[in-house]
Amino acid sequence: MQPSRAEVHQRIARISAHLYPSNPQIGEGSMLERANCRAKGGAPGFKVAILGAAGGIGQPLAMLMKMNHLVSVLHLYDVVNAPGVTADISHMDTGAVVRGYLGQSQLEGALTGMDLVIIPAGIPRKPGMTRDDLFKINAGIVRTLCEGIAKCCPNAIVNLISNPVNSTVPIAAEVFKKAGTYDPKKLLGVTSLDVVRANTFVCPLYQLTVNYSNPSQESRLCFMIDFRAYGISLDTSVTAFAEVLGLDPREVEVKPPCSFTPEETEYLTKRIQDGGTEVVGAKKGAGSATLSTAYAAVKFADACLKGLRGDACVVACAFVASQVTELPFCASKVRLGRLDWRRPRKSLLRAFRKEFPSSGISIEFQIQ
Ligand SMILES: NC(=O)c1ccc[n+]([C@@H]2O[C@H](COP(=O)([O-])OP(=O)(O)OC[C@H]3O[C@@H](n4cnc5c(N)ncnc54)[C@H](O)[C@@H]3O)[C@@H](O)[C@H]2O)c1
Ligand SMILES: O=C(O)C[C@H](O)C(=O)O
Repeated sequence: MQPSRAEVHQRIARISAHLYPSNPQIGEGSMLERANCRAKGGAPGFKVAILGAAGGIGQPLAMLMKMNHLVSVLHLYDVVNAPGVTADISHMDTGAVVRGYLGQSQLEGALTGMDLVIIPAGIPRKPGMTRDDLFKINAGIVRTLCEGIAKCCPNAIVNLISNPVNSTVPIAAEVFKKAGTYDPKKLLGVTSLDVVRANTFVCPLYQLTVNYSNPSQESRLCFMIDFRAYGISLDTSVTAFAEVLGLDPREVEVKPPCSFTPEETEYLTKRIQDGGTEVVGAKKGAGSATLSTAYAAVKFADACLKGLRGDACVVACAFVASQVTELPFCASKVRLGRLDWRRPRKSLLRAFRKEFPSSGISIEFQIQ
């Protein structure tokens, strides 16, 4: 005789309780969800929400986050098609439990209890548009979503992708200030696409290879460059490639060390500054960079989760409240996580302090 559904649930719960006696990160959700997650080998991890998950960036981002072993619960929110994307992604045989949320009335459910919220919601550019042209619509979207974050997960780390990043981040900050939940160390504009582009365009000049195969793995070559350092718009973007080229010996494996001719500098500066427009033009009205953005955003989100986990000295670029310029916000290197090692290696610590004395704000996440 076939066991009833309730009996199946009970059996799964019994087996799962036996195999995994405690798993606090997966404390919510139905017994079946928890059991499913554990049966698939799900480890304790973080709860991540993607707002705008059905979009061009949102979908590949959701797929890649589902593959991230640091994620135990993945909430996918959008005003359209969230259930479809959720059903699709939930069939991937990786650990994270996926839940979908559709429309404003479900925003609260999507956000409650989240550790990290990634926001790619908003309209993208079409040919002939600047990022500033997106401001009016995207500012409103970001404002509403951040009001939800302030209410439902005020301690979450926020990774803001929606353009123009140099305006949406200050808007988010104002929303959080108004709600009394603003923590500048937890609000990060995502600029990692520039780093990814820099890696890609620099490599051929030096016959270098980058490990592209796994987005959660660090690239062997990782230039800490940020071309939104002076604002995201082209005319205010960084003017000299070499000036902002910081080489971290632990992340860059370049022998002999890089140096650029003036022609190479000009080529690289322009290529990276114009990278977004190159893709917008090639897509002929069908949007802006989505796949490379998702890849870059996942690398950054992964760095944030590692910081939350307590890893030491995770360094990335982001657009943040600035402590290193007179501007209120600016892109710079940020340290995500602890500075010290659990078992401190003094020479490494000294080298790290020397390398990053004032190169960026130090974001040391509070581990709750
Ligand atoms: N920071 C970066 O490096 C970077 C790179 C590329 C694109 N972007 C920006 O990211 C944004 C998204 O780009 P895309 O190509 O994914 O656009 P898209 O139009 O394909 O997707 C946007 C998604 O947001 C959703 N959305 C709209 N309003 C919403 C709301 N109120 N709540 C939740 N979801 C909402 C839409 O339904 C859609 O699914 C754009 O603003 C784009 O300029 C940033
Ligand atoms: O260029 C855009 O509009 C999207 C993004 O900022 C990019 O650099 O690709």
